[in-house]
Amino acid sequence: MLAERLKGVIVPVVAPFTAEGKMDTESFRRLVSKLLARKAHGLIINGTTGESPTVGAEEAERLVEIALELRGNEDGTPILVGTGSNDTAEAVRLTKRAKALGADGALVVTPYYNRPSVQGVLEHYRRVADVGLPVVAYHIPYRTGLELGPDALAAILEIEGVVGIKESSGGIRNFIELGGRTDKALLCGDDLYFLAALCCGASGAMMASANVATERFVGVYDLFADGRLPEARAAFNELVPLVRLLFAEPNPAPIKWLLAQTGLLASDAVRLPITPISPELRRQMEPFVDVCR
Ligand SMILES: O=C(O)C1=N[C@H](C(=O)O)C[C@H](O)C1
Repeated sequence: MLAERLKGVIVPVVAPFTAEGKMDTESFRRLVSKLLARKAHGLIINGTTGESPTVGAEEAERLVEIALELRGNEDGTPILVGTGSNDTAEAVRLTKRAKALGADGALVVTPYYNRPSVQGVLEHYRRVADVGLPVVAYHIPYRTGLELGPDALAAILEIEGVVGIKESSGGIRNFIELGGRTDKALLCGDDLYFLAALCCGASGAMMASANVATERFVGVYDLFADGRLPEARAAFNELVPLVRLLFAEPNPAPIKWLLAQTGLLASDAVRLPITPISPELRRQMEPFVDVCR
């Protein structure tokens, strides 16, 4: 059951490009192998961090195939695929494709830009969940332009086939609001709130930062799960300066730069309109390169 495996540190994997902007599957293999070796609890392919707006459907499918091949056996680290769209029919089509490829679940962002009613959003998730691949809904108002209240989020979680929610509305309030209303997975999508969300009932986080220093984020989770909160706090506090820098400019450019410095990615290339990081941010991140090897 995917629902029980949605916990810990789930990493939305970056999509590496060559300096010329082509998909770089060799770097992707290296990165996924390292994330699995460092015991990430799950992977997301084609999330925001995987530059889903500028990665084509065929490119994304190839990355899913590679991740599943590297993961191997069916019960290992869950692999989810970003299949969201603001066109319900397209989200259904992409989710069917992810299911056919053998993914464990779909991460489906709330429809963005067209600002549907709550009724429309619920129908959107019903149609996508009907595909039969477990769905994690993704609430990220600052990107989508659609802020849903706790009642609407709870209603999404009631849909059969929706197994959890990735909550990124900039705080822990919705974890508190939803905690007593659902037993489905609540996952934090705001890296800075990782530990706070765990304390408020989240079962884990889907966080871009864990593309680097993966074992340290996993370490925070393990300490928390062991009931060693003061040590978890100390370990997380050490990561906070890094997390801040990773989001100081548009994600995933800072992460790609760090991964390229460690040699894991051949290039820090991003696709427009995302741009490479500034010289000033490079200077600030330089001290973290060794931490991220
Ligand atoms: O790709 C993701 O999934 C994430 N995207 C967020 C964003 O870029 O806004 C950040 C979060 O860590 C995970």
